[in-house]
Amino acid sequence: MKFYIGTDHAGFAIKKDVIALLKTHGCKVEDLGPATDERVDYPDFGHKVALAVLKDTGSFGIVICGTGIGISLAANKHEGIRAALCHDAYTAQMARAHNNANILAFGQRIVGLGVIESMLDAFISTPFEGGRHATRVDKIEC
Ligand SMILES: O=C[C@H](O)[C@H](O)[C@H](O)COP(=O)(O)O
Repeated sequence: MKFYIGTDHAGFAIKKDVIALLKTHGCKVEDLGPATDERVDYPDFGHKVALAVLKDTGSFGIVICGTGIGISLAANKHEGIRAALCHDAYTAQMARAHNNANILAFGQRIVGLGVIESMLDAFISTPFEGGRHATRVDKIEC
């Protein structure tokens, strides 16, 4: 799997650990910034990741800010992006199984590395179930 990752300053510190975890799963990772923990605006990086995922068919994204809220809101402005704000392994699993999420979002100020690891495991290993869920996912776009 290929992942694009972006954060704001409030998601920056955990990014290196997330990249390392993704690599242990054999995933390719492209870091879309920022390069330092200097204060930045989360929409800039939510949009960057969304555009990269849309351009690279079959790829996925990870977006992290303080809560995961703002950066996922920005990513979800793009048609074809389903950024799921997750808080645990179950929400990450369902985000893939039922919602066919192509971006995983979370908050560095909300979840610790253990929970993040379990969310990544779930997100990576869970396929979209399709069927009735595909009908509903299709209805998300308006
Ligand atoms: O949804 C927004 C995010 O949680 C941001 O990371 C947060 O608003 C940043 O706040 P501050 O500029 O106070 O670090």
